[in-house]
Amino acid sequence: MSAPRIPVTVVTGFLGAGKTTLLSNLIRDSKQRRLAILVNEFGEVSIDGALLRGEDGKVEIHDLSNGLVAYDDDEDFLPTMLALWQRRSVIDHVLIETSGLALPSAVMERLQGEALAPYFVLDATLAVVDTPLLLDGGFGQPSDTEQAVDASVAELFEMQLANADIVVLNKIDALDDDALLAAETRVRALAPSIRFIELAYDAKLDTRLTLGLHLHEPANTAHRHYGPVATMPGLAMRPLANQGLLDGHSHSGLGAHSHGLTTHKHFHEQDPGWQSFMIRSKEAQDAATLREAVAAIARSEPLLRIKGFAPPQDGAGRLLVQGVRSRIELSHEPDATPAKQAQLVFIGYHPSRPRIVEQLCKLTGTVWR
Ligand SMILES: Nc1nc2c(ncn2[C@@H]2O[C@H](COP(=O)(O)OP(=O)(O)OP(=O)(O)O)[C@@H](O)[C@H]2O)c(=O)[nH]1
Repeated sequence: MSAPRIPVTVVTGFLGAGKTTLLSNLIRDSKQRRLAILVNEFGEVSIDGALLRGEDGKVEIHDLSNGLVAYDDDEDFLPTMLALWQRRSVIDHVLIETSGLALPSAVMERLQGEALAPYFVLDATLAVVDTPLLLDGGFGQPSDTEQAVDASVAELFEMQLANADIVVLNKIDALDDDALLAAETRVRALAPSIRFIELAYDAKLDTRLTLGLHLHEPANTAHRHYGPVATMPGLAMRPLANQGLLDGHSHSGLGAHSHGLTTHKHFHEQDPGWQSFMIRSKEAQDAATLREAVAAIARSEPLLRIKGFAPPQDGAGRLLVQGVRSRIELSHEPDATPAKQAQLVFIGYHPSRPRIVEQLCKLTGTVWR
């Protein structure tokens, strides 16, 4: 008898939606599953891989350097997956985090192709949504930036949703039920074929709602998608924890289905305006000064995402910088692997690298290049 195929969950979502945070929490909550995680970032250095690696030694993390995982020119994806299959006796489940600027359809197509289909089976595709941003009027930049960016970002976001089985409403900690219902309505309007909407309080999902769903297996028409929802921490008291409410669509006919895969040859592949670059400094940084500097840059440049590490001037470990649009968070992680140098990744639409370097040098009083 041939060995069972390894289930694969694809986690997609726009830049900064919370994919890595959700995965970190999943790793912590699913200790009984031996996970392999492929992390794909639009940038030359994997910040997310480093963050996930901090979680647990039992999980293996693979950084895929190509920001477009499984796209035509990604030469790493196939060998990485086949190597995982060779070690199938120690892997229960594979998770793939796509970069925020990629579509999951490329991975989904490759998994269904003849090279991988005998060994792997798509379990489900999750699209993680920055819910406050969705409610803010969508995925456009503030009004003073170009309309083209608005349209481009909105299009990518909608295509990520359209390819997903499950939409995860994330960053909902401060939202009331009316806001959640409004978000659900908006998601359903954008992606009417979505099967499930799930809520992630504090970027946490129950593993029973996330892994082992078998959504793409033909035999599973009478699927067992949800566990005992009422016992889930954090969800039981909320009106929307009633999956019947969330799940306005029929559950019947959940056999293998075609996703009607949309083309993934677009967005920054065709639009070189989308850029990602790393800026480094060998000097230790004062936390408050660096935060202010990055916040000022985020206000003045067309950036969607800033993340990275820096050695702290005071204390051990590293400073972690997390910026989504103009919201910048900086935390000191004293117990993390120390940062040898400061490395910040900037992702945006026509951002000026020289201007950002100049600002960083001026505002932090340290040398960046
Ligand atoms: N308030 C709040 N913040 C969150 C939540 N989930 C993630 N964040 C924050 O959002 C920022 C981005 O989170 P990530 O998990 O790195 O997002 P990502 O989707 O992996 O980002 P990219 O891979 O760069 O596209 C971080 O500062 C997180 O701490 C949440 O549920 N609530």
